[in-house]
Amino acid sequence: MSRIRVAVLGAKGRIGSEAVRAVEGAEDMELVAALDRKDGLETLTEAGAQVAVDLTHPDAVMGNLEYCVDHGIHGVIGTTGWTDERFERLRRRLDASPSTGVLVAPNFSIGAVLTMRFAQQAARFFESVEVVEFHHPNKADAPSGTATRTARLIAAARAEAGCPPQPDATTSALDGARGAEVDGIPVHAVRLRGLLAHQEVLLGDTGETLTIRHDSLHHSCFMPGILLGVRRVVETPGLTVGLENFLDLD
Ligand SMILES: NC(=O)C1=CN([C@@H]2O[C@H](COP(=O)(O)OP(=O)(O)OC[C@H]3O[C@@H](n4cnc5c(N)ncnc54)[C@H](OP(=O)(O)O)[C@@H]3O)[C@@H](O)[C@H]2O)C=CC1
Ligand SMILES: O=C(O)C1=N[C@H](C(=O)O)C[C@H](O)C1
Repeated sequence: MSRIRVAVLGAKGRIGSEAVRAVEGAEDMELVAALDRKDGLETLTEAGAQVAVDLTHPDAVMGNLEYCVDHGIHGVIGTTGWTDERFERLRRRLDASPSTGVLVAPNFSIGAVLTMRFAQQAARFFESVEVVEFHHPNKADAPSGTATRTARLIAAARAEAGCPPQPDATTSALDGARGAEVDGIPVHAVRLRGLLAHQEVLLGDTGETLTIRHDSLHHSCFMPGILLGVRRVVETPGLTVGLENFLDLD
C-alpha cells in the first residue's frame, strides 16, 4: 500500500504542531513537509506532497491554497476566514484543475460537527436562536469559523421552513451589545484565558429553552477529522465544505 504524501502548513502553530504528530503517527500517511511562515511554497512541490493540510492564518490561506490547486495538490483546510467571495474564487480555480479536491472544514472535531447538525435540526422549532462561541484570547478572528457556519446553517434551515424573523424589541443598544448578525442570527464571541474552543447554541420558545453546547478541551479532538479529511479528499475532486460530508451522518 502506498502511503499518502502529506504536508502541513502552519506546522509550528497550536493545531499545526498537533497535526504534524498525528500525520507522523498515521500508518497510511507520510509527512513529507512541515512548513512555517518562512518556508516557500515550492517546498510542497519539491517534496512531492499529494495533500496539504492548511492550519495557518486567514490572511495566508488563500495564497497557499491557490498554489496547491494550481499544482494539483489536494487541500484539507482548517484555517478560518472564509467568505462567499473566497469560496467563489476557489471554485473558479478548481474549475481549471478538475481532478483536485479541497475540503474546507470550519471544525474538524466530531462533536462540533454534530453540534452544527443538531442546531440545524432544532432551528425551525424555536422562535429565538442565538449562537455564543468562547475561545482562547490568542485567536485571530471573530466570530469563529464554526459559529459563522453554524449561524448560516441555522438561518438556511429556518428560511426553508418559512420561519419569520425572530422577536427582538431592542430599540436602543450599545454598539455590539446584541452581537454580530450572521444571516440574521445573533452571534456573540467571548475571548477568555483558560479556554480553548467552545460553543453554545441557545434556542428558545414559550416556556422552554434548549441549549446545545460543545467543548473542545484539547487540540487532539481535531485530529481524527483531519486524518479522515486527508484520506477522503484524495478521492473527492472539487470543493467540499464541512467534514459532515465525509461522516455519513444521514
Ligand atoms: N477547522 C478546525 O477544526 C480548526 C481550525 N483552526 C484554525 O486554524 C488556524 C490556526 O490556528 P492556531 O493553530 O490556533 O494558530 P497559531 O497562530 O497557533 O498557528 C498558526 C501558525 O501558522 C503560521 N503561519 C502564518 N502564516 C503562515 C504562512 N503563510 N505559511 C505557513 N505558516 C504560516 C504561524 O506562524 P507565526 O507564528 O510566525 O505567525 C503559526 O505558526 C486558525 O484559522 C484557526 O481558527 C484551529 C483549530 C481547529
Ligand atoms: O482558533 C481556534 O482555536 C479554532 N478555530 C476554529 C474556528 O474558528 O471555528 C475551530 C475551533 O473553534 C478552534
